[in-house]
Amino acid sequence: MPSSTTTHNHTFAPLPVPPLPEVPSGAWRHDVANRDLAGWVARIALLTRPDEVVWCDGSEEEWARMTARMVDDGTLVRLDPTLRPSSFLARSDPDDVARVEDRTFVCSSREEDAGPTNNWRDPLEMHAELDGLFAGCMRGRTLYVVPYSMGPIGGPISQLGVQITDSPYAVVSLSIMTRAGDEALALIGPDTPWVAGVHSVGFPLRNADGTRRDDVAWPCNPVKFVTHFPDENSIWSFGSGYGGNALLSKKCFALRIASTMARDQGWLAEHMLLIKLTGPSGEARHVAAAFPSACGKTNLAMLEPTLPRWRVETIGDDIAWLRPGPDGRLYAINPEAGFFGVAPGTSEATNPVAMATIREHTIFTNVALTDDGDVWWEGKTSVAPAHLVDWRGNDWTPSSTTPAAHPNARFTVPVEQCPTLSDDWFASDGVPLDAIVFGGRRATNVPLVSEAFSWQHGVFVGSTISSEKTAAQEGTVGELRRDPFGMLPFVGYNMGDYWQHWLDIGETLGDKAPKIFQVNWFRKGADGSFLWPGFGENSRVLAWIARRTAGNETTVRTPIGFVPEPAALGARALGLADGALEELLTVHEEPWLDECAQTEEFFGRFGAATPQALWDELSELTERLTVSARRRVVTAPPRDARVEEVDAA
Ligand SMILES: Nc1nc2c(ncn2[C@@H]2O[C@H](COP(=O)(O)OP(=O)(O)OP(=O)(O)O)[C@@H](O)[C@H]2O)c(=O)[nH]1
Ligand SMILES: O=C([O-])CC(=O)C(=O)O
Ligand SMILES: [Mn+2]
Repeated sequence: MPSSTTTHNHTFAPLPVPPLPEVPSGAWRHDVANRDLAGWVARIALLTRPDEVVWCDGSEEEWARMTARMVDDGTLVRLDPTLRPSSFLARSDPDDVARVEDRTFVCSSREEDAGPTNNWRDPLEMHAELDGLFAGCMRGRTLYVVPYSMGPIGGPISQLGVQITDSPYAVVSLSIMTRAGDEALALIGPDTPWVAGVHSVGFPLRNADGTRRDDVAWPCNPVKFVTHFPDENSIWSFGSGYGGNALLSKKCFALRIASTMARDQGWLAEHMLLIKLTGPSGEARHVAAAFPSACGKTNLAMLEPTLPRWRVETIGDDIAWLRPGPDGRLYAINPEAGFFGVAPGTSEATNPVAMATIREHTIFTNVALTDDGDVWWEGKTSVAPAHLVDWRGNDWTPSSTTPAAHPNARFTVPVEQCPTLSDDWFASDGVPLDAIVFGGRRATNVPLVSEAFSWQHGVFVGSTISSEKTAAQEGTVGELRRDPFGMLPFVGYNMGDYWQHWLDIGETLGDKAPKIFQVNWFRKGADGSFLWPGFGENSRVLAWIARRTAGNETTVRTPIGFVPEPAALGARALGLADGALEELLTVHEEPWLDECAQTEEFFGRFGAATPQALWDELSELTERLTVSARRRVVTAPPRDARVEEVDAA
């Protein structure tokens, strides 16, 4: 008998089989064509232990039912229907008011793929930790399944996602921010790819031993995780109910995960608004612009030009997906279906289009409540109401020392309510881009507008964007930070590789590439006030950009790019302070050379991932600034001490 068939005399005690957990009701759906999706929902339900599972259909009836339930629960306040129909106010936990960048993780299998600007965790370790956190985290709650499409249903640039969440606030927000419900679910066939998102506020209502606790208006957890698994196209988010942390379609999918898909598939996922711009000639231009959070995207997307016979039509205000089209040009869509806009500062004077958009069917978060059941925030009117309930739910009067609305208070509203919505919003193939604009919030240095010398120089400009911190992220407001492409917190892979990807796209586009510009609405004078009136007057800058895309117009060549001749903006009529316009368009070499030194240090952080082409651009810029500075000094009055320095050099 061959030894391999020897029988052993061991007797194995059977392993104790744990009792099978009861499957939450509704977890298993037979009619879902994609079995991976059906199985995934059931598995997450077994892990998180909700009382029931509800698949959301995206209907009006669902909106009415869920908002009514949240009003009963105290999560939402119904605003006066005569003043603000079908609209609601949510007040968040005071510690859950913005994206949590230090709790945001990119869990690629290799650490170098996350790069130095992302928090990285090993995917297996992270999954193990998350499984621990999510185990039983939905006890006593409902698990909602929200299928959605990013981009027009079935469009060639569109992508599908499914979010699981135990937050009804997230469900109704997603129903505004995405094309959510049955139509999206129907598109997820047996082999269709989709991005999986698991979200929990991390506040179970029952413990494993059956003891209960009461719900609160805004459940969340001091422990927060916003985690991305780019190798498996999945997102897990725990502990927060707020915007970019909880609506996984937005920053998590449409930027972090989509940027990795875009890297692999030859397109771009960007933090950009998208507009159609039409001038007196009737010719339309499409412009995409990337600014960091709370730096003016929504305002520019909804701009009402002060320049006669110019029109801005809105396509998107926060995210754009860009893909080379069959004719070799770069096409863009807005993958979202709603605006999640900053409320403070929004008024009939600054953004009347936004004010008209949010007249009804809007969810407001962390704004103040007026005595007649409407909303208010700083800047909405020049005089504050005599009494309000502030965003924390406390009485507020104009003599209060804290703001009535949180600085990052937001409105959530369907794109289609925007009165300046462009027909192009419905174009599922996207719109061909003529110009790409980068910007930030800079009190000094950066001119009102400049045009890059080339695509490569434009990529350099994008990679060097810096901005003063705002309330949209946790941290110190006002501090200057590097925010390449407005994407620092949103690139789902190594930032250096992302720059190379932009250069590669430029190679693909060749002479069909859009022109690249940089703008800065926020330059300040010596007295600390803005030099440029901004908002509707930004149409003067847009008009210059449009004319430049047509190749018209003489410009001034500076070391950092082409700037307009001061007269080109027609800004004399604005009655700006003496010298303000000149200052807005001036490049001061010395602080710019300081900035080059900082850029060198910044590029160094990415090691070998920083493309050589960007190092070349940096040395050419440094050279142009040095030559220009020397010229300026040499032509200065002879007794200037600096002349001697230069001559001696
Ligand atoms: N001075 C000045 N302020 C502006 C201008 N445009 C926007 N702002 C202010 O900048 C803040 C943010 O503007 P938004 O348009 O909401 O910024 P965003 O880029 O859409 O922000 P996110 O939604 O966080 O990505 C608001 O307080 C605006 O009032 C401008 O042209 N000049
Ligand atoms: O994601 C959010 O919470 C809001 C937003 O648009 C941004 O911060 O850019
Ligand atoms: Mn944004």
